[in-house]
Amino acid sequence: MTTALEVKHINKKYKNKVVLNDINFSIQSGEIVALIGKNGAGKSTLINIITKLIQQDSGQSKIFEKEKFDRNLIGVMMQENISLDRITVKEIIKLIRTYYRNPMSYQAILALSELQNYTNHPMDKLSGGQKRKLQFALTLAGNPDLIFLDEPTVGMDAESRTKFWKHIDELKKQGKTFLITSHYLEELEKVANRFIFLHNQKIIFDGSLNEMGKQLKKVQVTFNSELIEDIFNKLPAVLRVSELNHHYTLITSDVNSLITQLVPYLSAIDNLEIRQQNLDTLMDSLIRNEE
Ligand SMILES: Nc1ncnc2c1ncn2[C@@H]1O[C@H](COP(=O)(O)OP(=O)(O)OP(=O)(O)O)[C@@H](O)[C@H]1O
Repeated sequence: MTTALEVKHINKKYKNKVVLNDINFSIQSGEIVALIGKNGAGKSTLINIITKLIQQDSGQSKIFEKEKFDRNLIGVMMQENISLDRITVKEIIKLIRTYYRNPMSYQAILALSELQNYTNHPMDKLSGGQKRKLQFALTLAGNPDLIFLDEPTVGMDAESRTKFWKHIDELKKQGKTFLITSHYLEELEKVANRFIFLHNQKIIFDGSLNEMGKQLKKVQVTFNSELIEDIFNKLPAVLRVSELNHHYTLITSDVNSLITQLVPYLSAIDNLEIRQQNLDTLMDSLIRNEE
């Protein structure tokens, strides 16, 4: 298997503020890796460094083990949409294709970006979701092997998102590699096989969702109840409680004890479920472990 991306000892400061502190990881070809972290964690900065849009202070990254950076191998979908006046979807896709050595076919780009019905639309007249799709189309123009997606589905409706992730899966099956950032964690949970978590300028976790759960050894118990939160906060096996509209989520590392402690309240509890934490609560637990 080829190493699609290798990142070694990357450091970056803006003025005196450290944003990335000794970042190291590699990605094998065919992986879909999610780069996760709170707002301002440094995800876009890291992608911009790897794709040579900005300069790191120290460290290096390599794409497909090549000494020299080759833009033909990568596609980058930035967070911001670009928009030009009076140029149509068809014209911009065809133009951008000409910049690359082995571009993807125009028809394949249209199908993957779901823009078949908008080819004659001026770029600046597209809706927010359509602009995102065009940004994706332009990312694919060079038929890249390693694809960076920064918040790709922002502004897309539910149906468009479903189709978007289906196309990502198809591209993965063709052997493409992805590094994706998104705050839509449920979408990442479905698509990514690995999660790299940036927090306080460092990688605090790198692995699968399962491994994240095992490392934390915590599960969540959810149920509906009219009882007050204080009752559950006082149970010794409870690490954390959250409540929304009488729907409770309790985090515990000792589920057997917690269930025993809930027994006196069972008559006032409905729909009790024990589950692995989702990405959102796992990230929260990881951050708390760091503090
Ligand atoms: N050009 C810049 N000059 C100064 N500070 C910057 C610059 N770009 C980013 N920053 C700061 O660096 C930090 C990391 O920003 P970055 O955009 O990489 O985070 P992010 O993880 O992508 O955030 P988000 O999830 O909100 O997109 C933030 O505190 C941000 O304010």
